[in-house]
Amino acid sequence: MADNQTNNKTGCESERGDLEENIEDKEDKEGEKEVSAASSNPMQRSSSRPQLDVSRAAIQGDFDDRNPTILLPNQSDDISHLALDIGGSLIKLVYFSRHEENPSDNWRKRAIKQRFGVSNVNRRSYPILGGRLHFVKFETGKLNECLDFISSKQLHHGGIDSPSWNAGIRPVENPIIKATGGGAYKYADVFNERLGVSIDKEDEMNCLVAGANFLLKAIRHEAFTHMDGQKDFVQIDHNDLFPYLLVNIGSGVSMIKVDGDGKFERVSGTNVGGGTYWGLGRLLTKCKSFDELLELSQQGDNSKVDMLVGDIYGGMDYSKIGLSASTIASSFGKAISETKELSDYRPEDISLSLLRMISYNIGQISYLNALWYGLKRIFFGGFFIRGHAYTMDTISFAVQFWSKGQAQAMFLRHEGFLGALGAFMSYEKHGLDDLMAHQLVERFPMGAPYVGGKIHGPPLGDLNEKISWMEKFLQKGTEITAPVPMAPPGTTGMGGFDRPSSKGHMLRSDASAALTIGVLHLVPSLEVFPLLADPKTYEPNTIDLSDRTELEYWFTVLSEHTPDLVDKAVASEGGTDDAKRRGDAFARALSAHLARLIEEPAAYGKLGLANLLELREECLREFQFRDAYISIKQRENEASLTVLPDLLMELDSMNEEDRLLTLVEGVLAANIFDWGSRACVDLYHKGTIIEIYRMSRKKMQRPWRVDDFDKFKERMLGCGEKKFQPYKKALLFVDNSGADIILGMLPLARELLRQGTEVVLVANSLPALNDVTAYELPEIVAEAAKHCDILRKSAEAGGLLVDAMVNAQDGLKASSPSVPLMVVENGCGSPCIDFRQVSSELAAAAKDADLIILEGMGRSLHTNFNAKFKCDALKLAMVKNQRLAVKLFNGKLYDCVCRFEPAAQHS
Ligand SMILES: Nc1ncnc2c1ncn2[C@@H]1O[C@H](COP(=O)(O)OP(=O)(O)OP(=O)(O)O)[C@@H](O)[C@H]1O
Ligand SMILES: CC(C)(CO)[C@@H](O)C(=O)NCCC(=O)O
Ligand SMILES: [Mn+2]
Repeated sequence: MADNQTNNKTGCESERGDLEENIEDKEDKEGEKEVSAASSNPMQRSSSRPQLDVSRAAIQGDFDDRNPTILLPNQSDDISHLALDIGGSLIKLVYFSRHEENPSDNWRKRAIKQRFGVSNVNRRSYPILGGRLHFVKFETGKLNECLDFISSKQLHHGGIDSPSWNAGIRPVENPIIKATGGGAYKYADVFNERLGVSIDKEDEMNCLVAGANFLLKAIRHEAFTHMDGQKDFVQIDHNDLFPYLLVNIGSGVSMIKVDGDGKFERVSGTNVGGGTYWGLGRLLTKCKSFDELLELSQQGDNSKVDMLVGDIYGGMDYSKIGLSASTIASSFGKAISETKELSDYRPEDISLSLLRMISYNIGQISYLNALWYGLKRIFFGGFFIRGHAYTMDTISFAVQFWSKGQAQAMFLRHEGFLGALGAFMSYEKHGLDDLMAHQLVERFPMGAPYVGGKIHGPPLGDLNEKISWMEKFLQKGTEITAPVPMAPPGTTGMGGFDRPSSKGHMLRSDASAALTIGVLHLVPSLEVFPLLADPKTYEPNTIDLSDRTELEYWFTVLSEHTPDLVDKAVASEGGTDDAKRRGDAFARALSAHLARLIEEPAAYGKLGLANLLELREECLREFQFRDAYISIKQRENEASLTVLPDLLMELDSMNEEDRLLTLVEGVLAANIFDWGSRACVDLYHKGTIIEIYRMSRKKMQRPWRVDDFDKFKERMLGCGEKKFQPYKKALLFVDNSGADIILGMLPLARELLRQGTEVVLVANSLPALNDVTAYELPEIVAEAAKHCDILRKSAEAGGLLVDAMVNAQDGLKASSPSVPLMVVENGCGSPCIDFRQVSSELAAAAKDADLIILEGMGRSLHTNFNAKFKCDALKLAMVKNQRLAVKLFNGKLYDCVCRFEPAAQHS
């Protein structure tokens, strides 16, 4: 079935590259491979890496290809994909699965490359390859499960999607795998016998530090504080990271003073750690799993087991030394009672008492070390923490209390994977060591093996499996669809610590760790948009979703929109039974994600509206809906193209001033066509596209809610004597298909071209709602160019028209008199844009731009409404959401925004 899906791919889609392909499963991958072999998709892989081992190199696909894939089975890079941390309790696995490299450069990209010279974009001498970092864990006692997993995915041979595996070439004889932790020594022979691999042992402390440093530098919202149930992400300044204390709470606890990359000292440790909690807890409560033990603690009352200050002082505080009656005076102190046996204590109470004892103790020792070494920041890692609110609060409380607020406890989202990541980083030359935050995109696939809650980590492979899991899941119950929020524990101050409220009686299953850390997609070609005035303080989201009512509102909007979206998505895939099944699974997956996030908004890192909107698109892609609005987009494009000639004629009959106003009005009016907006979807039932467009045009009345048109006009046309040079180059960030692009943005682009301004249309790399994509634009421009000389000549000059492109390459059209019109992709598959992560071709195109126009709600209101740029910026949008209108400027539905901001002054 998966094969059918992939076989439906059109040539156009195969050009979408890195961001598109999301579903990783064996069958699917193989299906895709077949397709690419059949259609001879030329792919470039590691051919420009240094020190290649080219022995037994083979060419994949058709030998006539100009850029055939060269497989290098002996190239050691192919196996630098798996690293392990084998600890006393758990085995942690980090593995890298490679993306298909962007298939052959299509002509649009070649044109971009020729003009902007987009190469070597990362300023490194060789390109690093795109791919994904996965995080998986197993119990050390179940080493066999781990070996089976590695073997089933062929991770020791570079993974089932590796070139050598797929080409059926016998892989490297004795692959080497980096591993750290005690088990790297203890189990080296087992690995050799079972998998035929050699373990390359890496120092454990070294790896912990390397992993922590990598995470703190490369992942934007990795570190957070956790106090009184409240999680707050901490923006770490890379230049002010060291020194810090790293406390890794595994079975045992290591405390490491970190002064820099590779500069550290293990200053302390304690044998009272995670193993102690789980070991003692198991003996005392008969729990069968760590999670069961932790879950018990949530209903515990430790005062039944612990001796409190109040127990000793007859119910009173010992305020003279700052101890409240509820402070634990002696953990397990009540168990000295001669009249009670173990069976007289509730397991819940024992578990909580133990958890508090150990967390508090670790917090206290950490503080003492921080004090001794003069360190203000303490990062806690290790799987003992388990993302558990109470544990983190206890540790934070201890640090805060003892240091009188001088030291701060912080936690890491990838808590238990520091060592494994460090081991992974220790492979030479994979180029990941200097990765930047903007090259990593975290995604949350809905495929973790929740089944039974026992297997830890790996995403469900097969789409089919994924769907049946979703189906099973809904029957099974409530874990995600009706989550019980974790109740924040209360503190009483003065060293006292209330027991956690018994409301929070459910611990999220450990398997849902996949819903806490996602897969890290490495997209080496992403860059920070060079025209951002201040990338450091840039925040894409306008609306703060940490406001609970705001969050709930947008969740409702998304939930209510889902049924219609599913209809469209299913129809876009032919409405088959398979499509229906996938549609159903998509809806469940999305609602599961939403439920998870409403329960804990910060579960996936800092949450903004842009993330939510992108999550929806990612979910669609995960269930192989490639373009839900494809037929709607086509229909609207056709309808709009028929109106275009009349519109252009009308515009040409106007004077410059009227024309500019009409053009901007036109953009605003045509921005009404937005399938992401409830108000607009309702409108669609009321008339044809053209009728709605005319109606919308008629309603345009200035002043708009935000109306800087006169300022823009002055800059464009001058004022009286004052004249300006026309803009040199404008980047137009376009939004929707149909009227929006064809009757709105294209005519505006044409006006700029007419004035001698070079125009770059910037569009999505992947579909999102009814947004036009960079892959659809050339055809649209070509159609529009049939009605317009300016567009035709500029499109030719920009290499946008295929025939013209061929000529240009032959050098026949050396000098075209027209300014070029180009199309670049933005690197996103979302209705919003985060300027910290854009495609390298956009970054290159932006270099000498002096005007950017952001169009549409997603790009200019939800995100970037407050963004400042180094060049002039025009933000144009019609507000199709009443709440947003009220929130932003006390406005109304269908208000228009025309915000013109001259280049930000920068020092
Ligand atoms: N599913 C689980 N099974 C067992 N322990 C778990 C689980 N989840 C969390 N833990 C806790 O995490 C601890 C192990 O953490 P971690 O994996 O960081 O250490 P380790 O590498 O196994 O130990 P060490 O570094 O001391 O050798 C356990 O002792 C337990 O307290
Ligand atoms: C022995 C290690 C380093 C193994 O990971 C860890 O379990 C640990 O730091 N234990 C604490 C030993 C101590 O310093 O008391
Ligand atoms: Mn460890």
